Amino acid sequence: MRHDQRQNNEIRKVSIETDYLIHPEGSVLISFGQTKVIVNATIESSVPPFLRGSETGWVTAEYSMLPRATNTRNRRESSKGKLTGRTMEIQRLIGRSLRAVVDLEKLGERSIVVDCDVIQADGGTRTASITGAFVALKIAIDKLIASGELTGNPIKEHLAAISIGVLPNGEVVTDLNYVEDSSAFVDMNVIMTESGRLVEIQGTGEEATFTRDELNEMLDLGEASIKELIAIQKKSLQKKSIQPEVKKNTQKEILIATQNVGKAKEFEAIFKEKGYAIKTLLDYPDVPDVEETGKTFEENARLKAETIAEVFQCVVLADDSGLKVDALNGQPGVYSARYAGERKSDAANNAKLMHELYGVEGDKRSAQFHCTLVLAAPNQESLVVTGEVPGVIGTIPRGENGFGYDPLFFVPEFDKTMAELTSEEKNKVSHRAKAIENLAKVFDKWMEA
Ligand SMILES: O=c1nc[nH]c2c1ncn2[C@H]1C[C@H](O)[C@@H](COP(=O)(O)OP(=O)(O)OP(=O)(O)O)O1
Ligand SMILES: [Mg+2]
Repeated sequence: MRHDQRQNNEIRKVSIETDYLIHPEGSVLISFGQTKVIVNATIESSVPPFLRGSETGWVTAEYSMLPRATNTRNRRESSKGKLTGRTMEIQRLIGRSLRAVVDLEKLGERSIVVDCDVIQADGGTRTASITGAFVALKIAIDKLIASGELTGNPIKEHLAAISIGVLPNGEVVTDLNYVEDSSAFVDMNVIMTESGRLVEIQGTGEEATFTRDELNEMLDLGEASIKELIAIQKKSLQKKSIQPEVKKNTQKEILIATQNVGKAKEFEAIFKEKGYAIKTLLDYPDVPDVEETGKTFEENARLKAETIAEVFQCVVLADDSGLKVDALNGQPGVYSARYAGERKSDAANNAKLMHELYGVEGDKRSAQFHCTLVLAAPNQESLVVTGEVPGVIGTIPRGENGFGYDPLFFVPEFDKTMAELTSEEKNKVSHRAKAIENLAKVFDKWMEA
């Protein structure tokens, strides 16, 4: 156990706040425990003399520490009139690290200057700077892409850095804070890309030496920590991609955690009537699929809503729905989407349903479409509502509208299948419409809570 109760392989709490300052093209505040660095990326239209006319860009970095970033005040380098060797070495390391993952030709003839200013130092300031610098750089470059100034993406892959050390007791540990760093026998900085390629390793013994085995152990630990850091970088960038819209209009826009095109269209139409715009996961293709491991509609809807609310740090609605057939004891139920196998095909699911109901006749083919909606937000108890619509399973598919089991779901009230109804008709009577009506009754109160 380490003096701050961490495991040997446990990094400190790392947070990355994007858009920290308003002026720079890319700005983040990154914290590794008590180490805090403000990183700002600036886009400039010129390049250093040796690149002029080459149609190649440049990425460079500057590093500095505020006087009271440390325990006792250290004089500003500006008042000393020159940079220390340590500062020079660190800022060149940051620049080299960033250039390792940027295609400078794709960047075009422009420079990006990344300023890393340590406001509080508790060990690992250069590795925190590099990890934050990548995010600030990516935000700046994403702006160039969004504005059409860049057509290709010059960023080749993610990059992060971590410090690893050997403590006096012989333990190999990750992410040393200042106390550990000052007593460590070996101190190593590892800078690595997402694909596991090394950019730089700085490893030194201090009044001590280390073995090849210890070196390998340090690199393994470094690689694992860097994977965690890259996941945190990605999360901070994802949050960023939705926040502006959600913040702009909290009351009037809602994110729905679905990748189903049919559902997305229905939600869009129904919410439009109520004056809301929607976004779905189809707008965020980089967000990984949430595995539906639950045994009930509610469990799965919760999983989808709560996971995505955590990722985006905003209000999220999720739908888990399906077909419950009485003659099949409520099957396929929560397994409706993968009834005919993991490949998820509406046609295969419908074929399997017809096969399973072969020989079952008339009223015995009764069924319900079920929808459970879960509304979730960070640090708030989720809201759960449901809606159902009764019907009868047909013997041949009919109709072109809708999705999923609609062509086989006969709605007695209309004497048509769901797929024969217009979308306006379906959106008045469907299980989803009913669940949304139930949601509307409790929505405002929950939003204010
Ligand atoms: O109005 C509907 N009309 C016809 N079929 C329907 C309907 N509503 C749900 N269903 C069926 C389709 C799918 O096979 C399953 C939902 O599974 P479910 O996991 O909730 O959705 P999904 O995986 O397609 O998308 P996602 O989880 O990203 O929301 O039930
Ligand atoms: Mg699903």
